[in-house]
Amino acid sequence: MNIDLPALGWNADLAAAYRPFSRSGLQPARVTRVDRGACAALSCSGTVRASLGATVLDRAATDPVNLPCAGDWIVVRTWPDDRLTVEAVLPRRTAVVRASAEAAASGQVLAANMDAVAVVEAFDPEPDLGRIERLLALAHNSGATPLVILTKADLLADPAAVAATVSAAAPSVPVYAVSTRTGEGLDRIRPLVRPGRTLGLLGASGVGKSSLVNALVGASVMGTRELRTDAKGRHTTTFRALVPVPGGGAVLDTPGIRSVGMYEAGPGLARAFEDIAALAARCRFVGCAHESEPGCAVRAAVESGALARRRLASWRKLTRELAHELRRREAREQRVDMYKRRRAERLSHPRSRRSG
Ligand SMILES: Nc1nc2c(ncn2[C@@H]2O[C@H](COP(=O)(O)OP(=O)(O)OP(=O)(O)O)[C@@H](O)[C@H]2O)c(=O)[nH]1
Ligand SMILES: [Zn+2]
Repeated sequence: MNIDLPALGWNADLAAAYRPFSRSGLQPARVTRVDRGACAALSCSGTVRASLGATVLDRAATDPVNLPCAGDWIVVRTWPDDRLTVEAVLPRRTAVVRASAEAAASGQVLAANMDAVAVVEAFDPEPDLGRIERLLALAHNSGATPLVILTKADLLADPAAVAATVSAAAPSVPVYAVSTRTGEGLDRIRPLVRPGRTLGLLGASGVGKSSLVNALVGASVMGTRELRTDAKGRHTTTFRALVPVPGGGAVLDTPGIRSVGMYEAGPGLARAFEDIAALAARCRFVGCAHESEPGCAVRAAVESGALARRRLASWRKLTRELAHELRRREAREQRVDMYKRRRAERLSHPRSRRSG
């Protein structure tokens, strides 16, 4: 199988970043899936499977964000015994990063190098606006263009009314209504997946992301819930996160995410809550927390009904969560620094050898 790398997103910037690696035995590839410390990737000769090389492991030990993830462009080395290793991860253009579920206060990259990131939520059961806002903040931070896709439109008599409510929680972000059952709305999503372009999907389990991937790819490449769950109810792992689309482009699914904690201090929160940010500019005090300060334009907007109380509560929750995460991260970085300093001291002042 021959893979057209430019159709998958390979471009001049990546070629420039790859130049130092340009020699025999090495080749570029795009990661389709990561599991148990190995990457499945597409190179021009087809699907390859590579374990992580020493340099990549080293960099990941300093910061897990450096681990390869789906959507990454990597440098793959073929060894004389035909083993393959990942030698480097090329710089990411965009990335969705969440706070890792572990206690280590580190980040985890869910997907990389997307052009657009869709926050996917189903019309039925009722869309969770807080979840949409949280995921939109991450999508804004990723550097890719955010959008919202509402799935299972076939289950509602009046999806437009619900879509309007969602739009209010997603200022300046386009909201699309689709159904993979009827095909409704899919034609408006398709242009986002074209040669060289990658559409990322971000959403809770069961909202219909796999069904959407299959609809966009035009084949059942992705086991949907029914297909992926075996007789004992376990999720089977015949799964690729990055799926190339015939005709060019790719869709990148992020399966089975349970919690998505805020991690980056980027512009995401302010963009996802640009209505609150605009009101805040009119508060009497700079740095107003919109709690009990006099002359607070945000609280005034809530009182007048111009701003949903729920939305202010959601902003507060995410703001506190991010502040907490940043404090945790700072503490972790201090620990790492102290460890490095002590190690350097030990190396430069080795204990004097005991005599006798
Ligand atoms: N009625 C209706 N059901 C849908 C639609 N799309 C998906 N579903 C159903 O919703 C369920 C979940 O779909 P999946 O595509 O597996 O959801 P997912 O988001 O990939 O879930 P995870 O892989 O667990 O993250 C399945 O039972 C689908 O058949 C739709 O457009 N209409
Ligand atoms: Zn205020």
